[in-house]
Amino acid sequence: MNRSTLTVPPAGTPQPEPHPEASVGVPLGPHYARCFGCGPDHPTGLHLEAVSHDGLSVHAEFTVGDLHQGAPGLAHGGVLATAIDEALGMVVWLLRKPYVTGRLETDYLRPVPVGTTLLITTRCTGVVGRKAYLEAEARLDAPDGPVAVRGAAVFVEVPAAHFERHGGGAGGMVPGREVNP
Ligand SMILES: CCCCCCCCCC(=O)SCCNC(=O)CCNC(=O)[C@H](O)C(C)(C)COP(=O)(O)OP(=O)(O)OC[C@H]1O[C@@H](n2cnc3c(N)ncnc32)[C@H](O)[C@@H]1OP(=O)(O)O
Repeated sequence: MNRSTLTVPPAGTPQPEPHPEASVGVPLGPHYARCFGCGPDHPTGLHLEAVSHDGLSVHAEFTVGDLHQGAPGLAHGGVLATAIDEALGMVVWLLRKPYVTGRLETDYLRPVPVGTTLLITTRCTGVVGRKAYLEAEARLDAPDGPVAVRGAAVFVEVPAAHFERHGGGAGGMVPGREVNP
């Protein structure tokens, strides 16, 4: 993958410890029912479903439908980036602090046809101050299927007031707050 130095944790950054209240081994569920990435009530959203087995990584699935096309029969690259962004957001959600995407990098390696189920694995590679460093990989149709997209990101921790100030409500974006208000 072509990585900028911005999404690589500084040398010597230790692996973070999983939060004791991280959801492990159970479906993570949506953080907000109308979220474009994970919300079951979003009519044209991606409806990502995910689980974590270790509190620091997430396995998410997204089936590409007709509404997600760019070129005929193929997923739009921005939709794929959204799926990656959402699955990365699920990792920082496990850390039980409010974060937003600061920088998201994507490499598109293969076309993704409509009907494909993308298996997206995301993980945290380090936390330094307010910054969480994250990586993603999306494979076609099987855990050992060909890699279609790789991603890397920096998420930045924000105060709860960020969502109230800019969006009119914290909603499900703040761990510990009511989910799906
Ligand atoms: C279960 C599911 C959970 C949730 C799923 C969520 C869905 C996916 C997540 C999203 O899509 S969130 C929506 C998209 N993102 C945004 O709307 C963020 C918009 N940007 C901002 O609000 C601000 O620019 C931001 C909070 C990111 C940073 O502003 P601040 O003024 O708070 O931070 P500041 O500039 O002081 O930087 C703090 C640190 O972050 C670093 N930083 C900030 N922006 C960066 C950037 N873009 N790239 C890399 N690093 C960045 C910055 O260098 C600095 O590092 P140091 O501490 O080492 O000095």
